[in-house]
Amino acid sequence: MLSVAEAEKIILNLIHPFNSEQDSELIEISQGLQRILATDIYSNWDLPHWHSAAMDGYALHYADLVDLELNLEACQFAIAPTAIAAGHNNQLTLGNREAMRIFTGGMMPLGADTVIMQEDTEVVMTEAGKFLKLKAKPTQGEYVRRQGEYIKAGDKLLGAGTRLGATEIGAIAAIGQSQVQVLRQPKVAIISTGDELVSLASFAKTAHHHGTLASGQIIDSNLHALAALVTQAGAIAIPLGTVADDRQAMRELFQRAIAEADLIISSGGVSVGDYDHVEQLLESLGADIHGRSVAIKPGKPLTVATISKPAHRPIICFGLPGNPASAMICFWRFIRGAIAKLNGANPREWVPQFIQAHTTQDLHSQGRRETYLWGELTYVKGKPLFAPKQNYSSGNLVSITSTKAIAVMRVHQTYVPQGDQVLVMVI
Ligand SMILES: Nc1nc2c(c(=O)[nH]1)N[C@H]1C(S)=C(S)[C@@H](COP(=O)(O)OP(=O)(O)OC[C@H]3O[C@@H](n4cnc5c(N)ncnc54)[C@H](O)[C@@H]3O)O[C@H]1N2
Ligand code: MOO
Ligand SMILES: [Mg+2]
Repeated sequence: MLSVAEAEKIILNLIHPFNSEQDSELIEISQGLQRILATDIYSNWDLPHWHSAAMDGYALHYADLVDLELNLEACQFAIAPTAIAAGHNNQLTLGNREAMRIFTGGMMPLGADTVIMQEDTEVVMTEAGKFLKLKAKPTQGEYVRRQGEYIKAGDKLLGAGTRLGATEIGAIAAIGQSQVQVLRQPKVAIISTGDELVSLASFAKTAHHHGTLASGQIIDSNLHALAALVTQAGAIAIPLGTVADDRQAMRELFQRAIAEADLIISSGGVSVGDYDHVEQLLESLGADIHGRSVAIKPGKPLTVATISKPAHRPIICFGLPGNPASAMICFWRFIRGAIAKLNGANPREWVPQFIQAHTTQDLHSQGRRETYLWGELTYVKGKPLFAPKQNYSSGNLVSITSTKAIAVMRVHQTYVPQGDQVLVMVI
């Protein structure tokens, strides 16, 4: 049996990430959310494009103040006749001892280097005309966003491997790019195995007869949960459906998966029962088996295999246990990172995110396998608190709903008292 750390290492070593030559596509940035950049992106121009005001106020030349020895009483600036609003009156020039009305985002006039916000000024009327008095001393360069302060033309804006979120998409738009070269999304086939399973689609068709299942049957829920997890991981889910514990039928569905997908996730049929055929089936399809079980609870019978395919990187197969919580824990612990690596994401996405949190209740484990206990994460005065759920049965697909965090108890760690810190995997 592999340790969790060994399994993670083996899995990540099996993954050969997509590359920009073979596996990328050009898309509109409006379609770019969660996609991964195939190439570095360089800025087409300086940002800000030009010196601009960061406040509504007056643009002035700091040296004029210095000439007056920064004596605010003595400082009276003539007010230039033109005001500068964002997008208007660009490239004006400031006269000597002049202040020019300017609004946030307006282009600084030539000769000005400082903006004083209007709250710190007073317009005084004298016989000689209107003047501006300063009520506070500005510092040189204050409230000016300098040209190129954010990025200079030709500098790298974002690196290959970056996953695009709202902020990245905004920055790409700001440099005038409407399209981006991203890596394609991995195609992930999902198969559910089990004689007891009824697909939700076929149940929905017949439900009007009785509205119940036949004795011994359950709905294939893993197909739907796994498809959602795959989609959430940024991949394309191909839910191939439900198949009985029948070698020939399973073989046909796995062959379809091999033809269509980069990665295959099956659930069920990986333990030691008479109807657990997945491992044997994979072997009969020429797969190399890299792991048959992992010291993780729940999730122990996780099977990891690869199948080679001509002119294609090997297909990675995960045979997940059928128990719904086991399947989900295995997904979060191993598969999400594997998909991220395959997709070309940054290495920090290849492994789950862990934090330390104080547990609100005692935690127990048998200590034989690394044990994953699901719960909720809250913050009290900035301190993370882990609140465990009550029932950790690996079949309990109800108690695992709304899970955002999973406490991890190491092998041999059998007890964490309430209030102590525990490692928590954040999902
Ligand atoms: N003698 C032993 N028995 C078992 C062992 C063991 O070490 N020795 N391991 C147990 C552990 S741990 C797990 S986990 C399960 C894994 O079983 P399988 O992967 O073979 O899965 P199945 O037997 O097909 O199903 C288990 C359970 O999950 C339900 N299931 C299956 N598929 C779905 C689905 N798509 N949607 C919802 N529920 C599903 C199925 O009905 C079973 O109740 O083996 C233990 N046994
Ligand atoms: O590994 Mo099983 O998932 O303990 O129930
Ligand atoms: Mg079984």
